Amino acid sequence: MGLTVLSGPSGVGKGTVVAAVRERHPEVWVSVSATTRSPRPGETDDVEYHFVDAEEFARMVKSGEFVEHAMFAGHAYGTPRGPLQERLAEGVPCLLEIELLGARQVRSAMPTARFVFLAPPTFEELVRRLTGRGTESPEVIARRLDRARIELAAETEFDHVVVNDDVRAAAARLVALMIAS
Ligand SMILES: Nc1nc2c(ncn2[C@@H]2O[C@H](COP(=O)(O)OP(=O)(O)O)[C@@H](O)[C@H]2O)c(=O)[nH]1
Ligand SMILES: Nc1ncnc2c1ncn2[C@@H]1O[C@H](COP(=O)(O)OP(=O)(O)O)[C@@H](O)[C@H]1O
Repeated sequence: MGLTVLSGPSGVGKGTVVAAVRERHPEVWVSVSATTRSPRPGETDDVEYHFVDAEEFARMVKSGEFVEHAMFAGHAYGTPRGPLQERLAEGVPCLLEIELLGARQVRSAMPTARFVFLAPPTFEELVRRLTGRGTESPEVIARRLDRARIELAAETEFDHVVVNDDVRAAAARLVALMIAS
């Protein structure tokens, strides 16, 4: 099954769909990224993310600890190399949930991975989800929607597009793509 990369605009439901995949398929390993953004209420260090400061992140970049890394809405995000390589070597199906610039870096470094874009049913629904989540200020939501327009325009770079209309259906389609090929 190898490596699957899931991308899509902020608020489309990547986290929700990945959680639904894990619930039904505990054999899928989901990478834990490092980020310089602060934890949201309910997020735990080393569970959703490794929360690090900018100095630590820069040190990790310098020592080559990331498969890929990128800035998103003012914060740095990166995929730690070691755990991913170990799981792939063991034959465990691996999933990365990352933004567009990181996905492009993985495409160059690991061209045999499969790349899936999670799309909203409509742009209006994306705005509703991002606003409805209630975790970001209006300024941060505006930055994420600017970025969303860029990400949506890059949909055709991906091997597959899954529309997140219904969470369970989208999770099932993602798993089907992970199993195929
Ligand atoms: N390039 C890259 N992007 C990441 C990584 N981890 C998370 N992201 C992406 O960074 C963006 C912002 O993530 P986050 O702040 O958690 O917001 P959310 O996705 O809207 O919940 C999302 O598009 C994530 O998919 C990573 O390790 N590398
Ligand atoms: N299929 C769906 N239908 C309706 N709401 C959804 C769906 N998928 C996710 N959501 C909601 O949209 C919001 C953003 O989802 P989230 O998983 O945090 O997105 P992302 O990780 O892509 O930023 C959350 O409030 C979530 O409950």
